[in-house]
Amino acid sequence: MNKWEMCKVTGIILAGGKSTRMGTNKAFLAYGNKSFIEIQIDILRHIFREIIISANDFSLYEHLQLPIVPDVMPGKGPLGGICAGLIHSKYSYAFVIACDMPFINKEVIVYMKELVKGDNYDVIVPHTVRGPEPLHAFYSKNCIQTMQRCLEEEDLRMSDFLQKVNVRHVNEEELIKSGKDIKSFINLNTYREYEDYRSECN
Ligand SMILES: Nc1nc2c(ncn2[C@@H]2O[C@H](COP(=O)(O)OP(=O)(O)OP(=O)(O)O)[C@@H](O)[C@H]2O)c(=O)[nH]1
Repeated sequence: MNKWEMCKVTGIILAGGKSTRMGTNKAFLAYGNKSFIEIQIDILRHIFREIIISANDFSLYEHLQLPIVPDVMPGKGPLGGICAGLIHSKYSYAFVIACDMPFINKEVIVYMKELVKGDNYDVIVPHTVRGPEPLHAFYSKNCIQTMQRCLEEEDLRMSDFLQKVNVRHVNEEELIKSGKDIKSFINLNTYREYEDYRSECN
């Protein structure tokens, strides 16, 4: 295992949403004999030394035996969860992933992690045809102040936040060229999307 294989970055799983469109907690949707969040933990464990769950209902996640961090300002959406996760992270960078991304792929994360080494960026975010994927991205603790300001000003859009910090964009083409599976960025919001996903995988 090389020294970056278990580098000093925290993995943050965002699981503090309402899952209104899905109608059931997305973190616990099943694929095979595991839930989405268990699939993610199994992968992140092999990359990061610390994993924390960003959520507000502790009782749902206690059995996973990982630290759970509540939002500093609840009800502000993913930006609030990321900010709280970063504040509690042991390390100066964190990889953030939404709990509704079951196609999580170790190679994609490790590729992006290599870009953290330069230490010049506040955020490292992939870009697909849908635009930036800020819920599958690396964040520096340098972001905390700007995030807090956005939260206080109710400026909660991730795209607005990204314009206020120093961002390294990782284009889809760059990932495809290096043979990475960009399915990693797909998230599932509705039961229909979940059903399609399951039938595709069978
Ligand atoms: N910690 C935290 N995470 C959140 C919050 N809102 C959303 N998330 C997480 O961010 C990711 C994307 O969430 P969304 O799909 O935008 O929102 P959602 O509330 O999960 O789902 P909908 O109610 O259908 O919009 C998911 O992993 C959510 O668990 C929040 O207020 N706090």
